[in-house]
Amino acid sequence: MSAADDRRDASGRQRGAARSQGRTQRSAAAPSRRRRGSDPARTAAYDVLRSVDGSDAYANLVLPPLLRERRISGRDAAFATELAYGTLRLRGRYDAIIAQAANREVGTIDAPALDVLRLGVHQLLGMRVPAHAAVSETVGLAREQLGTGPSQFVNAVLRTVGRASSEEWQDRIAAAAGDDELGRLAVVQSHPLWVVRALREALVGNGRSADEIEALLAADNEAPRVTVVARPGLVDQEQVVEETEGAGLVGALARTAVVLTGGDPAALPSVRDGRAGVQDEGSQLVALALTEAPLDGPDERWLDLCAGPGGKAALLAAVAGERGARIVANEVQPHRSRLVEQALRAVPADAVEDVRTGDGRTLGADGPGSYDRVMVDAPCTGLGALRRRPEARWRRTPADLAALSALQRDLLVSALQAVRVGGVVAYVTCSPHLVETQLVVKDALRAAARTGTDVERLDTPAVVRGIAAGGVDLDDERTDVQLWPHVHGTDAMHLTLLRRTS
Ligand SMILES: C[S@@+](CC[C@H](N)C(=O)[O-])C[C@H]1O[C@@H](n2cnc3c(N)ncnc32)[C@H](O)[C@@H]1O
Repeated sequence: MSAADDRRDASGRQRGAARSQGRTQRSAAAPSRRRRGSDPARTAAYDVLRSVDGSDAYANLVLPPLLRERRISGRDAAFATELAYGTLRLRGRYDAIIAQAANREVGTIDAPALDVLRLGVHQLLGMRVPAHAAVSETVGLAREQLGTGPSQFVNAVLRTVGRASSEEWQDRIAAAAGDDELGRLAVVQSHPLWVVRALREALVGNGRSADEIEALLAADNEAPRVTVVARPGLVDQEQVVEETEGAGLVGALARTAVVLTGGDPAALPSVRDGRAGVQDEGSQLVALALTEAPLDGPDERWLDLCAGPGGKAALLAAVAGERGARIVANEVQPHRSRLVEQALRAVPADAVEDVRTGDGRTLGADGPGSYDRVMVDAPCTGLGALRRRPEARWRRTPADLAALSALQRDLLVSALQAVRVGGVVAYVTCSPHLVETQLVVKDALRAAARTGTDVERLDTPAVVRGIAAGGVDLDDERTDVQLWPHVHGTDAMHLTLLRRTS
């Protein structure tokens, strides 16, 4: 890709070499394409939306290979990414706007046309693409993908949307949503109502004000910054900053974190060879907290019970290597165990005892009292990482909670059996939902006590405060820690540190 190819003007429209060299998805089957191919970045975003809606695909798994296959890179790739992910995050808001502008329920609009409309609305209201370019390029995409009739409909709706600002549309859809404050927030901030309610309860249940809900929902709608972990003993934080050539800053919380202001993390030498990796700063902080939690007795054998794909296991193993400890990484899904092996490739071999595939729920009973430190990074709804998984909020349902919380409790009980008396367990979720966090911990402690395993809650805020580079806003009245995107700039990670006493 030459610099000449990497051109996208302020309108978000591709210009220069890529367009003139004809790399614009032409096809003999579509005469309109021969006349004027639509922009590959917009076509890529459209294809991602169709895969997500039509085939239940995950956008962050579909988009990167699609960009590589079509040789879309640089600013075009960034444009396609923001267009696809931003549209998916704000789908709820945009559907309410489209319904008003088209004067019909979105359920009556064909799914492919609705996806094109959503992309057009995001360009008009959520990106800095001038209205004429947003409309004409999106209508071109509609003509190419759907034909002339649907493209005229898209044109009419987008012209109506373009007549008002984002703020004006938000006022209109808020007014149409009725008097219920949470209902209004759900539509305007583009979250399902049950998620809004659960997040508000989680704020209050963690000693924060219910009034923060709007800021939290708004933070979920922002593209997260890419954060890299410099794995201790393998590469220094400063070295990673240097590799970024001015596009990296040390993180505000974790001594391992480098926050990228631009560029492709995969291009950094330390990320390529596994001495560093892409990891949210909150994930880094909770893994480091387990390594620093006070423990009685030896500190030699660690376990990561739910390790796939291996982000936390690699950080834990790097610290274990520095201390002469060893880690066992367990994961139930074989393909995710292979990802753990890959994540651990740069860690010295003597810091990794085993990467095993198995059900973590039986591991404690099979080898009781065997570990000094245990990480339970439990499978969860992911409601704390909605900004990172653009379509997740539309996929999850309250019904997911019952199955997940039972699994989470069983995994934590198993971890409490696997750890030796005096050893510590970290219970972690990337969800702040009270059912998956505080209630699971309570249930698991009760269940463990029934089998004679007693546990004390450690002062988790004190441990996190001890390792956070700068000040960190935590509730000292609680023994657990809940991070928040709108407060800490991290995913909403939950951490409870426990020490086994008998
Ligand atoms: C939140 S993810 C862990 C993320 C990982 N710690 C990291 O930082 O990369 C939860 C993992 O638990 C795994 N899992 C689900 N059920 C499990 C079980 N019964 N035993 C062990 N692992 C399980 C899932 O396959 C998933 O890989």
